[in-house]
This record gives sequence, structure tokens and C-alpha cells, in this order.
Amino acid sequence: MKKHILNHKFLLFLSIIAVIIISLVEAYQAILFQTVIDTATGTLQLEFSNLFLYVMLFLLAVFISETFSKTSNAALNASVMKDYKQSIINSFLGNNNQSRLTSSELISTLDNDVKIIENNYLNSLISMTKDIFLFIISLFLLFRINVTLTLSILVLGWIPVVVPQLFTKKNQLLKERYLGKVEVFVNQVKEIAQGFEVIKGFNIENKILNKFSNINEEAEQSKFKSDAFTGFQGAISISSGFLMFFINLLVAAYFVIQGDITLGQMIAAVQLMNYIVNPLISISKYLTNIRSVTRIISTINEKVLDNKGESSQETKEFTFDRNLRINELSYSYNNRDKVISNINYIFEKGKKYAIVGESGCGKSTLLKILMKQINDYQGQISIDDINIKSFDAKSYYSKVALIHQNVFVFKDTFKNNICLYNEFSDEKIKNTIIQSGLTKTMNIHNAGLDTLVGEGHVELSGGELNRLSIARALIKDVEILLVDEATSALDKVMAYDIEKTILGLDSTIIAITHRIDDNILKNYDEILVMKDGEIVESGKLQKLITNKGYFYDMYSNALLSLGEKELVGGV
Ligand SMILES: Nc1ncnc2c1ncn2[C@@H]1O[C@H](COP(=O)(O)OP(=O)(O)OP(=O)(O)O)[C@@H](O)[C@H]1O
Repeated sequence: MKKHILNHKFLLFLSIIAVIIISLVEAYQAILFQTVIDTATGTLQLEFSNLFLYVMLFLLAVFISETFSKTSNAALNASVMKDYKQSIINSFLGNNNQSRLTSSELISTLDNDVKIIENNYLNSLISMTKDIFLFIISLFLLFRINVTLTLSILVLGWIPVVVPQLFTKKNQLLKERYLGKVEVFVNQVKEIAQGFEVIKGFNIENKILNKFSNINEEAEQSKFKSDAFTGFQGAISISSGFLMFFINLLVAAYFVIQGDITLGQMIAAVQLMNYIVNPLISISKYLTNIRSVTRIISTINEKVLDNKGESSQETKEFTFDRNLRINELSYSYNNRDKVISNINYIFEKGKKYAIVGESGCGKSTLLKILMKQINDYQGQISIDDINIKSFDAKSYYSKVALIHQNVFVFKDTFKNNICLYNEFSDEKIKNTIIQSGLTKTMNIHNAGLDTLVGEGHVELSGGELNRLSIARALIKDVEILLVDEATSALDKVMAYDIEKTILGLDSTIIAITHRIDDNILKNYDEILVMKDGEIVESGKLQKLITNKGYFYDMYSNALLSLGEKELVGGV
């Protein structure tokens, strides 16, 4: 955070100058009081018109300094917070998949946490700077009026500063607890928005409403506790401030009775006392605020800003001429149960590979590893003998793509969704559309490539989404295309169609499929059969059938269930 503030040195300088001017103007108010009262009581000989002029000048100074201060503070605030939010998003996108925040954590960080930081850190810091100057200037002026009175204020002035600090830890804890509840709340709201159709379709509105009501209640309760405790801490602070103020007022009154100071000086001293006591109280409040957000700031630093994700050894440009080799690959999500267990395999460039196996045997995990989304595995994966960990991420992802069922659509045009904001020639785009089978879709919509798609616009069908993801991979000429059951949500005819498109590509294809179906599997050069994280068989379809091994069992079961379905259909 400090770094982001110091990035705007000029605005910071302006803000500091502004608060110094404001402090001087405010402190001058005490002198003005003294002048008016001493003139009124006859202690000072001054023309009334002069008094009027001083007051007018004072008002003008207040107006100018307040405007200057508020504008420069707002400009500093806007610039620092813009930078801070930008760097959070930059780091979020710069981190690898494993180290990133969840979407709810990110939304909550950028919305709620950032607002708290702005209010409790940045604004507190600026206001505290102003109070420190006001304190120093007032102290100086008060010294000139009466030294004993000043010393008395200096001794007793610490009461309202120190006492509230005793409650800071608890305040901090309550604020953090509240933030945790807000994160749960955001997550729930997101689930309601995203799961709208499931909620309505399965008639679970009441259950979800109950869940939301509990989460909402908990979030508001914890906000109430945090606000109430902050209020209690504030009350302690204000009461101790008053205690100190009245003791010093009595001391000032004593000096007037003794004739050591004039009435005007006493009024000025009272005003200056305010400018000493109030900043002391406020400074303690600002310090509490700043401390309560420092933990939030360090969490953001730890989770996002300091987490560089990609390692510095990733420097090599991606090249792929011969093969992709997996050597003794093992992986476990929890450091206990192996999801991938000692896999050895060589994928030849340009060939088409299908991966089959029961649900949960580790197929998707293997693709995630190949996609460099998981990096803490054992063993080695290399392309033409270069460890994939040494490839520069940008270069790697320009040539390796993963497509799966969940195709994210940006609320934007077809063109931007296919090109993903990169520039390609019209011819390239046209060819991509033809190859990925999107021509019919383009023709349906009058605006063609400029048709707006995504939530609230044209919503794409399952098949169109698959074709969109194929188009995204095709347009950047990917060399390795990983396919994670892209067609499992589609009907048989549509699935064949998409599989045909994928198999017609020049890239090396490694595709997970659930369909144990001759018409699909016969088109692959090799079928990898996975069981409990291992590749237990591999080869062409016919070889696997003849082997009568694990694949044959799966194949026979698939045929059996297909036959049963046809039987049921025929009855
Ligand atoms: N992020 C995760 N944390 C912990 N366990 C996980 C995680 N992701 C997957 N798993 C577990 O790892 C195992 C393998 O999952 P994976 O998704 O690779 O299987 P799969 O063969 O692709 O399954 P399916 O065919 O059903 O998609 C499963 O038991 C799954 O529950």
C-alpha cells in the first residue's frame, strides 16, 4: 500500500501542503477569538472595521484551503486506489492457477476489502497528518499564552490516546470476522445468480432462501458487533477526552482569576486546547483504523500481490517437433492419495489420442498437469526433451490449449469471443469459422461476427459453445489440443459432428471421452485406458478389444447398456 501511495509523490505533496494550510487557518481561529474578545473587553485597542476585515479574510482562507485540501485528497485517493485495484487484478492474472484466489475471494477483495482500506487506511492517514500539524501549531501558540497550562495539557493529553488502544485487538478481530462473513455472503449471492436455473428447476427456492437468510443474518450480525464495538471504543475515547478537557479548562480559569492571562487569551487557549485534544483523540482513532486494516493489507499482499506464481525458470520459447514425453508422473491433491500414479507415456506429434477410464480415475487431472495448471507433481513432462516447466507461460499457452464443457463466454461480439481480443486477418477468421463449423450459426444472426453473445444477449447452444472453444484454439494454430469431454453434454449426432471436427485438425489431440463407441474411438491413433491414476492399457481400438483386458470389460458393458436401451426403446 505504501508503495502505491509513494507512486503519487506529487499528489501526496499537494495533500500535505493542503493539510498544513488548513491547520494554520484553523489555528488562526483561536487568535481571531482572542483578538475579538480582547478588543471587546478593552484589553486591545482595535478599530471595529478592522475586526470585520479579519473575520472576512479568515472566511475566505477557510473556503480556499478546504477546497484545495478536499480536491487534492480526492485526487490522491482516486489515483492510489486505482493503482491498488489494478495491481490486484494484474497479480491475480499473473499468478498460476494453483495460487490464485477463488472468484468470491477476488470479488470480496476488490469490492469490500478495498473500500475498507480506502476508508480506514488512506483517509485515516490523510486526516491524521492534518491532525498532527494542527496539534503542533496549536501547541506552539498555546506555549506563547501560558507554559504551565500547556504542560498540563501535554501530561493529561495522553489519556484519550492510550485508553482506547486497550481495545484495538478486539476491534481488529471483529472486523476480520465481519470480512470473513462478507466473503461467504458474496459467494452465496454468486451461487444464487449462477445457479438460478437449477434452483428454479428443482424447486429449491425455499431451501436457498433459508440458507441466504442465515448467511445474511450472520453477516449483518457480525457487522453490527464490529460497528457496536467501534462505537464503544469511540465513546471511551470521547469520554476520556472530555475528562482531560475539563481539567485543563479549570486550570485556565484559575490563571484568569490569578490575572496571569486575559479573558481573550483564555478563550483562545480553550480553542487551542480543542485543537490539541481533538487531534489526540482522533489520532488514536485513526491509529486504530490503520492497525485494523494492516492485517487485511498483509493478507492481500500474501494471497495476491507477493504471490508471483510462475517461476523465474520459465523462459524458453515453446517448440514442438517430435514428441511429448511423460516420465514417472505421480500426483496427489492432498499429499496422501495418489490421483496420478507413475505414468509413463510418449505422445507423438500430430497423432490423435483418446483417454478413457471410469469417473474419478484421474483423466482431467492429467490434462490439468499437461496444461501447467498443476505444477507440484513428481516426475517429468517434456516436449522434445525440454521440461515443460521451463517454457514461458505465454509462449506455451499460445500453442497448447484446453477445451472443455464449461466454455466461458465474454459479454461481447462473436468476433471478440473467437479472437479473444487478439488481431487476426479477416481470411483467418473466416477459415476458422468454416473449420470449427460455426458458419451456420453466423448466418442465423444478421450481425454475423458483430453479434453480441453472452448473458443477456444471444445465448449459445451446447454445440455452439463447443465450436466456439474449438475456434479459439484453431485461430491461434495450437499444436497440442487437450479436450476434456467437450461433447459429453451433447446428443450423439452433434457429438459425432464435433468429434469429427476435432479429429480433422492438424494439431496433436489428446481427448478425454466418456463414449465407449466404435464410431468415435476407431478414429483415434491410440486409446489410453486409465484406472486408479495409472495407464493400464493402450493401443488401437481393435487391439484393445482383442486383448480382452480392462478396456474390453468397459466396452462390453457399454455395448450391453446400449443394447438394453435399444430393447427398452423397442418394447
Ligand atoms: N482440486 C481437487 N482437490 C482434491 N481432490 C480433487 C480435486 N480435483 C479432483 N480431485 C479428485 O481427484 C480424483 C480424480 O479426479 P479427475 O477429475 O482427474 O477424474 P476424472 O477421471 O477426470 O473424472 P471424471 O471422468 O468424472 O471427470 C477424484 O477422486 C477427484 O475427486
